[in-house]
Amino acid sequence: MTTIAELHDRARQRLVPEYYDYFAGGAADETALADNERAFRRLALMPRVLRGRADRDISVELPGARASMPVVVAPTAFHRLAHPDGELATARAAAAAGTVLIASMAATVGVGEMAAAARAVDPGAALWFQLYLQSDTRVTETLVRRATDAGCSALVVTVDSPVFGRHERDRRNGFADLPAGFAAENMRDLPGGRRNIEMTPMSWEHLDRLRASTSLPVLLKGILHPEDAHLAIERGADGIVVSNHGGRQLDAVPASIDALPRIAEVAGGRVPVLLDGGVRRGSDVAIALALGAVAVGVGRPVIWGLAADGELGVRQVLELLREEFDHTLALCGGQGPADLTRDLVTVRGPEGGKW
Ligand SMILES: Cc1cc2nc3c(=O)[nH]c(=O)nc-3n(C[C@H](O)[C@H](O)[C@H](O)COP(=O)(O)O)c2cc1C
Ligand SMILES: CCCCCCC(=O)C(=O)O
Repeated sequence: MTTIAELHDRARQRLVPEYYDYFAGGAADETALADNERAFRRLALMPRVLRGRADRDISVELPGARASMPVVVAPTAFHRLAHPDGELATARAAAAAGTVLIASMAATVGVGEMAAAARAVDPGAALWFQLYLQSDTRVTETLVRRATDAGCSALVVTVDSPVFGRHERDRRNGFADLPAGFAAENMRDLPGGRRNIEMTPMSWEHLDRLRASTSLPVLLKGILHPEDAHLAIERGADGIVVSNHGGRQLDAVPASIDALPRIAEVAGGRVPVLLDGGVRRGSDVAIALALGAVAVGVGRPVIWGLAADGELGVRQVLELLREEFDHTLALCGGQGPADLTRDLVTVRGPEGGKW
């Protein structure tokens, strides 16, 4: 397999059709889902010449972790529907790649087991834990404790989901819950006996409470409005993930990459800004970095790798992105991520674009 698109094709052939639709689908008309990838194709890089170096270093410093490349694994649910090894395979592959795995609260393997699998590959493997704040604060606290005990080095609070998105493929397929034999393992034995993940409206005050209850860095995932980026930084967030949830929440939103420049401007280097949504090529990673991201997350590509070939498939996805990104950097005359600056990005077409 030489591209993520080929791994996607293989995954499509291997997956149960209802599960494929769950992973591949977006909300409503899937406009944002499609636009996430299309928006990268509307942009182009303006390489610099006669200044490249052969000794490139593509590693990046992130909250609580150093990653070997500016690509991390975005949190996605239910990996055991893609492959029997599920999140264990994903955790091993991310550790082998030397990058951060953001463990989903809705994982079908508990965060402790994921951490153990990752650390068997690399004792220094970095995991972050993704969290939907729960209205019962005891549940949230228990989940944070489990993530902390597992050695997670940051929390990623998903803030774009006051309600679940309209996943119309799932409605058509009657896919409403995990099938028998699978469970959201982080949700076992919680105070109040709750087993299901609640998506419910939360406020900045809930976030303040979380911040006060943990010493881990807290990043907010799902920010698109520059004013929310401003508020997040004011309220002490340690990082922002610009994301439209892979087009799975509100469909009438911009592509993540189109929202990035204004948020990066607001952040002004005070906190790291990450981006996810539509990243399929190393050149997409380079464009996102040039527009102000310190790293990107990949969601579906990891699932395609997992479904195609388990741990090896995920490794392949991460190594393809590493190789393609490094190649793009070389062709742009860069030595490291910091050489990817905003002036290198233009809008396709004869006029070019002004950012
Ligand atoms: C099948 C699937 C499950 C997801 N589950 C979660 C989740 O549990 N928590 C979360 O914050 N985001 C979740 N996301 C969103 C991803 O973290 C990420 O924002 C998105 O996948 C990025 O877009 P991409 O798939 O184009 O890379 C999920 C996305 C997909 C496709
Ligand atoms: C109520 C189940 C929550 C699973 C969340 C997974 C998710 O975020 C997604 O986009 O799917």
